[in-house]
Amino acid sequence: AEGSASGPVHHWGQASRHPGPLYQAVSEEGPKNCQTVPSVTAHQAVPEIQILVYEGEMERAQGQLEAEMQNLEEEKNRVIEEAFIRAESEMKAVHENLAGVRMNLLTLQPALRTLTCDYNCLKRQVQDFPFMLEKAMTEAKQEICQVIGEVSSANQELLRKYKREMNLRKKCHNELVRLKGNIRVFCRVRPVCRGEHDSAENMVSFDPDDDALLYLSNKGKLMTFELDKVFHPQATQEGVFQEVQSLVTSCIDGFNVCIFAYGQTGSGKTYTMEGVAKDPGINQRALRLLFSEVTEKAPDWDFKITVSMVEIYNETLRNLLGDNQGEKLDIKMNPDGSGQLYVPGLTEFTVQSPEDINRVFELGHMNRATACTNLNEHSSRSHALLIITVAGVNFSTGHRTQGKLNLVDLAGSERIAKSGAEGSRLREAQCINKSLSALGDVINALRSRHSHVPFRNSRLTYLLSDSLSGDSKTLMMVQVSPLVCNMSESVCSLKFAQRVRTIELGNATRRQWENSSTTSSPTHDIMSHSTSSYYPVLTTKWCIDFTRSGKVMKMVSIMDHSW
Ligand SMILES: Nc1ncnc2c1ncn2[C@@H]1O[C@H](COP(=O)(O)OP(=O)(O)OP(=O)(O)O)[C@@H](O)[C@H]1O
Repeated sequence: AEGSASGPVHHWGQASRHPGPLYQAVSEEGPKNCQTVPSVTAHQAVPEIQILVYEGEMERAQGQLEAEMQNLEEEKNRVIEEAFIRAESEMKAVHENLAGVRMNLLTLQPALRTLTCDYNCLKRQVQDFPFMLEKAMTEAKQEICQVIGEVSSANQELLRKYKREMNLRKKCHNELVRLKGNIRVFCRVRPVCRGEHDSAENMVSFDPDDDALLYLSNKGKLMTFELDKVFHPQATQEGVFQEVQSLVTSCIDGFNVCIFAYGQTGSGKTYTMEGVAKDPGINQRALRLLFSEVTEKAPDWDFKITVSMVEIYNETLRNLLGDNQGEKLDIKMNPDGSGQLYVPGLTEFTVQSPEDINRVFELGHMNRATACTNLNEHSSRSHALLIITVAGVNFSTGHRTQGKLNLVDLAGSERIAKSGAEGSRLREAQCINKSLSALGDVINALRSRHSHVPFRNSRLTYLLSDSLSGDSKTLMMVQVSPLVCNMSESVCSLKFAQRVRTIELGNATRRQWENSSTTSSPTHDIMSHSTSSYYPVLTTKWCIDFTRSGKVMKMVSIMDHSW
């Protein structure tokens, strides 16, 4: 290959461009050889020498080349060896890494398996989650319901116990009231009537667990009133009567009972006492109940129920069942020395059938209306009293009882300044206020246990004196309007009612007498002097003559009667 045209040319070319050791040897030795060769022969011998030189040079160069190649070979082998060693160590490192990775892989595999397992498990759980959630929720709901049920039954039990305690407390309170002879005070809140526009909803509130409490929200303040019983606006006439009927019937046993309705004008006093034709109030219901009770006792007892009706208008007492409406009655001390009051000329009507009850009320209503142009206005300004007396004699024992029931519809308390009354209205208002303030004075004197109680300061208090002074069961029905515009009057009425509630009249006593002769026939006319004189002592007894249709035609005096 070195003998080929391209090989040496290439080397030479290289040599000419880069003067290497061969070129240097030729150029250094050339002139030396030229000096040693004669000029003619030298001219011929030059090429051979040159060739020789060149050959020598070539051999030398070859030798060098070979040496270089040897070097290069060695270098190459060394490099290869080094690369091999390096590659080997790298390989080793790689192997080691690989082994590490393998190890890692081996250790990771179980973790991976666990993870896979966990993942599958989680996946299953996620799939099952809605069902589990639903199940858990159902169970939780059941548990909650069970707990609520348990709490509610515990609550019911507590409520039952609480109510029992409340009833017990009430019984004890009633017993205490009975023993002390406290005046009982009930309160009735009337509903908002049609046409009344008032933000009444929040003014009066009630306690759902205690029917003796009433709350009034007055100018942002909550006032609490404790009474014996509070009737809310939805209370029915029947419901109200149920609460007073035991008091009513106790007059059959010989007790004196007085129920009076108190409150401002328009608060519902007349509605509670008289009621309306379709839904009568305490008056009619009381008379009917007494009548049915004494009828039931008829086999053993002979009872007589008598009724009187009076009104006090401008301090004048009028007989509402009498035939002379112009006549003014008087209240007098019984001359028999018993200390009892009586009203000479007051008509007493004996009730013998349920129809008589209707007739009595009809007559009283008619007589009241004849004396005035506007009955409603008139009745607002007068006190109306229904006086029922029940006297009984036991057939077998001769035992006698006499009880009296005063049912009073007071005139409405009115603020003169507020109502702006003038003329006759002013006089009426002054009379009402005078009698109501006399009632207040009596109440205060009774509360403070004064030795003197000013009963005589008005016709009303004088007439009610036996109901307000011991041995009587007295109930005040304080009427409250639910309207905000009546707030100050409602507060006044309730404060008055609370004062009344603290009065102790003493233990009520029965009016009864044992008859020594059990064989004597029963009579209401024969009573011993000490016990028989009892208000009202009647001087005239009237019977009402009815037509077939039941209308009142005239009053007929049938006898004079005095106990
Ligand atoms: N509980 C009630 N349910 C339905 N309406 C009632 C009730 N209480 C009162 N009212 C009505 O309220 C109005 C006033 O009642 P009522 O005449 O009885 O008041 P009053 O206190 O007697 O008034 P006054 O003192 O002027 O006689 C009437 O129209 C009556 O029908």
